[in-house]
Amino acid sequence: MYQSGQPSTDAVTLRSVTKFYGGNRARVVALDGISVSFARGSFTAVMGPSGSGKSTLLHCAAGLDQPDSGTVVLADQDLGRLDEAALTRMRRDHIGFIFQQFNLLPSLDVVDNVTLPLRLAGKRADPALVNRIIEQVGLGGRRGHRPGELSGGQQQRVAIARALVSRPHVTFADEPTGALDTTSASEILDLLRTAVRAERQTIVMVTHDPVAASYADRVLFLADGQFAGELHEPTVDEVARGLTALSSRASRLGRDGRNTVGTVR
Ligand SMILES: Nc1ncnc2c1ncn2[C@@H]1O[C@H](COP(=O)(O)OP(=O)(O)OP(=O)(O)O)[C@@H](O)[C@H]1O
Repeated sequence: MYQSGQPSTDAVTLRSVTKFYGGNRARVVALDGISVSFARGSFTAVMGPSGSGKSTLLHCAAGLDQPDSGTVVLADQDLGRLDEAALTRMRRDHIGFIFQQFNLLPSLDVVDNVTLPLRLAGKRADPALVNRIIEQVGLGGRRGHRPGELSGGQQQRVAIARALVSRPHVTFADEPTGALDTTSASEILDLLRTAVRAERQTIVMVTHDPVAASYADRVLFLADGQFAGELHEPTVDEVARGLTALSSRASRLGRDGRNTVGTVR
């Protein structure tokens, strides 16, 4: 147990987190001593050039991957101190996941896909809550449909309902709109924003898309595995400019250079 006294106002905190891949001769520094917090009830987009460490950050923050040094505190627990069984329980009970490819079980209908994590945790799904969440994501008339009978946007709605039904401490979304058309994507982003504003959910979303990022309260930029600036309540243009600045520095400096720029404006 992480000894913090009062419960933290942050849902997740990374302190000096470092993650390497490969051996000595081909060592890649995916995260380079990054320290960042995600406040409860906030919607954060994580952006940066390809290879900047976004997915690695998400995986370390969600306990899917172990940092080589530093700490990750989630739900007031230091993930590095949990054994594999406790980590599995933490992911199952306190963390929601939304992936680009939905990751639904094709043989289960909407209700069974949504309630699967609760049932795996040995908990009874509250039918009123399940119904409310399925209505909220706009699938009230599709409860008995299987994923193959739903559009991509509808499948992602099922995945959102599945993530939110256990009232997670934090939900991590990895390119949640990457496989969707523009209209479906904006509906999904509206749903995520509503979950944060109306239900005080906490969402951390990796995206390459400045439009998607503009739905967030805060955009966090990474470059070379380091914090490279942030924007609050950003417009699409501000996000696009920040991303372009980082990407052009990255290509100017080349693979071996650093491209950390401080605050992106
Ligand atoms: N399993 C792995 N083995 C070796 N190197 C890895 C592994 N996973 C990631 N890396 C390297 O770590 C760095 C960060 O990767 P990561 O996937 O976190 O970046 P990203 O910002 O999410 O990239 P993208 O936007 O292209 O998905 C990259 O240089 C990548 O090649």
